Amino acid sequence: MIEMKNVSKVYGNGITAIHDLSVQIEQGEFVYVVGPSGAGKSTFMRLMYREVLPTKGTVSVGDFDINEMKEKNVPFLRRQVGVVFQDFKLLPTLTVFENIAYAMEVLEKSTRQIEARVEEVLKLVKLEHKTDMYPNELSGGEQQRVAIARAIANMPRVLVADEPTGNLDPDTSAGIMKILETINAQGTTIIMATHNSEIVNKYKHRVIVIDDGRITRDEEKGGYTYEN
Ligand SMILES: Nc1ncnc2c1ncn2[C@@H]1O[C@H](COP(=O)(O)OP(=O)(O)OP(=O)(O)O)[C@@H](O)[C@H]1O
Repeated sequence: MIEMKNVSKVYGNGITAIHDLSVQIEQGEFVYVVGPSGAGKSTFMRLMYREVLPTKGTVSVGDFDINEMKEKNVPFLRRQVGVVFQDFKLLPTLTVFENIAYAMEVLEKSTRQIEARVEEVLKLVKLEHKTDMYPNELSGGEQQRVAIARAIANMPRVLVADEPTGNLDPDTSAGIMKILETINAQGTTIIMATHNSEIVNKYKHRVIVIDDGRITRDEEKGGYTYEN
C-alpha cells in the first residue's frame, strides 16, 4: 500500500530530515510513528501525501508513484490520502458543513452526493447537530472531529494524522482514538504520529520509531511499550 525505498529528504536549508529510509505498510494497518522532536516524523508523513518530494529514493502510495506522477494527478492522490493535523486547520470563515463540502467539491462531486456524504461523516464523528456552526464556536475536540470528517469525506484508503490529539485533553483524545479505530476497522490504513505514550500503550498497534531520520525500531502490535 505504502512503500518507501531508500528515501532521503534534504530540505533547502541543508537539513537532512530523512536518511535512507525504507518501509512497507499494508492496506488496513494502523501504525503509530513515534520519536523525539525533530526526528523526522512529520517529514516521513508529508512524503506520503506529496507535501514534500524525496531527494533520493522512491515513495509509492496505492497506485501512485510519488516521484513520477504528474502534477495534474495530485488531486487523485489526495482522494486516496486524507490528512489530519494537530491544529485542525479548518477554514475559519466556513461552517462545519462547508469545510467538509469544500474538500469534496475540489473533486467535482454533485451537490446531492456531497450533502449525503457530509451527513454520513458528521454522524460518524457525532456532530450532525453542529452542521451550521463555525470553527470558533466549537471546542478543540469538536474541531478535530470536523477535521477527521473532512479528511475521510472522500473515502481515502489512507488517513495520515500528525499529532491529532496533541492539543486535546485525555478524555477528548480517547474519543478521537475511538473514531480513528472505527475508521481503521472499516478498512482505512491509518498512520499516526504522536508523542502520547498513554495512547500508544492503551490502543495497541504497530509502532515505528524514528530517530534522526531513520527507523530505529519497527514493532508489531503489542510488541512495544512507549516511554517518553
Ligand atoms: N520545511 C522545512 N524546511 C527546512 N527544514 C525543515 C522543514 N520541516 C522540517 N525541517 C527540519 O527537518 C527536521 C525534521 O523535522 P520534522 O518536522 O519532520 O520532525 P518531527 O519528528 O515531526 O518533529 P516534532 O515531533 O517536533 O513535530 C528538523 O530538523 C526540522 O527542523
